[in-house]
Amino acid sequence: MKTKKIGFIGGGNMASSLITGLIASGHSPSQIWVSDVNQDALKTLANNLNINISVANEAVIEEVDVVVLAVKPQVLREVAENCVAVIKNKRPLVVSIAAGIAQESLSRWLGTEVAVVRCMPNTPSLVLTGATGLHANTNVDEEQRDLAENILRSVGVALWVDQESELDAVTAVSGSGPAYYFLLMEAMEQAALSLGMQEHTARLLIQQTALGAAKIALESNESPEQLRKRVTSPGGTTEQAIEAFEQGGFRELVAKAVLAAHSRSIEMSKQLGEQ
Ligand SMILES: NC(=O)C1=CN([C@@H]2O[C@H](COP(=O)(O)OP(=O)(O)OC[C@H]3O[C@@H](n4cnc5c(N)ncnc54)[C@H](OP(=O)(O)O)[C@@H]3O)[C@@H](O)[C@H]2O)C=CC1
Ligand SMILES: O=C(O)[C@@H]1CCC=N1
Repeated sequence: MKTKKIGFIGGGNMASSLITGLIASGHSPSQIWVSDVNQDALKTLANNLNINISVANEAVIEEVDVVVLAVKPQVLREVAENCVAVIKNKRPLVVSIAAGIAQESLSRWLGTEVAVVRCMPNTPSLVLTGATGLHANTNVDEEQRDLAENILRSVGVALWVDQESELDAVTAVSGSGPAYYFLLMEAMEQAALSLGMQEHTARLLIQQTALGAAKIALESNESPEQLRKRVTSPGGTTEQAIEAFEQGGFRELVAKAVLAAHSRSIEMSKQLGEQ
């Protein structure tokens, strides 16, 4: 995998997270290309990461074995259609990370014979703790499947889903998920400040607590419910906080939020696919 040349079309938040993670996991920067309309963003990527850059998407595709489509979903059709000729000629594996863009739309824009892996990564790929769901179309062979999986596994965990529709749920749970935890961190920090805690103290305690909770959940055989109960001493402080969360409709609110992200992913597939 480390000898394969990987090109990113779009060098924004998610692409730079993946590229930084790939390099940290041992992928050579000389094997990575990125194109973007934003020349300043490209220069920053080249200066920081020593990768190859171009303002021409087609020029990047000419160079590589795998093309990662990493532009916003709203511009993907235009980008794809402008690259059809070079993709048909070069036949790279195409990996789309765009939320809410269906395999069917990608095939319509790029040609039905193109091998496409659709996946949903997340920004913790930057620090090699990403979580990605993948789905391959029927043109993808075993070697290409392994290649896509290895790329995403080098920056975290990567799991195949059987049905493409499951990617809408992956998007709502782990794709958008880091933002939910950051929101909880923001809210906890505000609460800590209102108790008179110094900002830097609050931030570090909250960050380390999130890391500790995630680590113990990953390393333990116990469920989140069991782990929660281990913190909750009868008649103690946690019990009061949990009761306040439950009375405030925390579970229903989380369900509503995840459902809203899921619905938006489905809605985007319809809206952007019908353009
Ligand atoms: N951010 C996240 O957490 C996640 C994002 N994704 C998906 O990743 C994709 C990228 O998201 P994100 O990185 O957040 O978005 P960004 O806007 O940060 O990055 C997209 C980049 O593409 C550039 N761009 C726009 N038009 C073109 C073009 N025609 N050719 C080449 N580059 C172009 C943009 O430039 P400019 O800004 O000047 O328009 C921008 O630099 C999306 O499809 C999103 O659904 C998936 C999982 C998680
Ligand atoms: O918000 C979004 O649409 C993208 C997809 C998942 C995370 N960010």
